[in-house]
Amino acid sequence: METTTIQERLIALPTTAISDATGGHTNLHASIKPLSDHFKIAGRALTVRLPDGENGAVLEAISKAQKGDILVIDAKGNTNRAVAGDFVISLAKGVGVQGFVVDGVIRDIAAIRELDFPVFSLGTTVAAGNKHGGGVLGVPVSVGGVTVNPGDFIIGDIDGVVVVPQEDVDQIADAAEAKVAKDEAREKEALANGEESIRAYLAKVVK
Ligand SMILES: O=C([O-])CC(=O)C(=O)O
Repeated sequence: METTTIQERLIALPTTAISDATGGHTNLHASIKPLSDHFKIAGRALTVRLPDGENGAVLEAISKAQKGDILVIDAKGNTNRAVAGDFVISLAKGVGVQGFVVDGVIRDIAAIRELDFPVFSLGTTVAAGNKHGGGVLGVPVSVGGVTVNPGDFIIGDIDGVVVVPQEDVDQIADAAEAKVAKDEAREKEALANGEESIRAYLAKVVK
């Protein structure tokens, strides 16, 4: 029998159900948004901490990434200097990086949309990042108000980005799958038969 991997389970789950399962404590701030609505990512974090306005260490992270890794980049919320443009994103895509989650901004948006590479960021800018060095990889980072440790699981979609600490991931996936099943049952009950079933449902839950 084929076994389902944790990555397959997470990618099939909406971030909303994972947020319900985690209690919302590890949801990134809503200002970190996908560049395109259809982006969906689930995988392990390769963390990058950048000095303000720098982006040199992003190339080092790309060179060290395993296939499927998500680069989680702490850019200190800087919105003036891009952590990546279409060239850097092409390199990441070419070596199998799954996506970028950035507490900062990117540039060359039209070309990155064409690459169809999932970027979640604070937005865009025109200016390149400085390349004086000084970034670090594989350390705990703060992104969107949440601490992300190397190897934590990151799940992102149109609703936002959620972090699941690696030691909790099986339990959170179980709870999120149970929540999806519960929501489906509720929807079936309430919406199966138009206004009649809606009123019956409301009569049951409104005290
Ligand atoms: O080189 C940079 O800093 C970002 C950039 O423009 C690219 O990746 O195309």
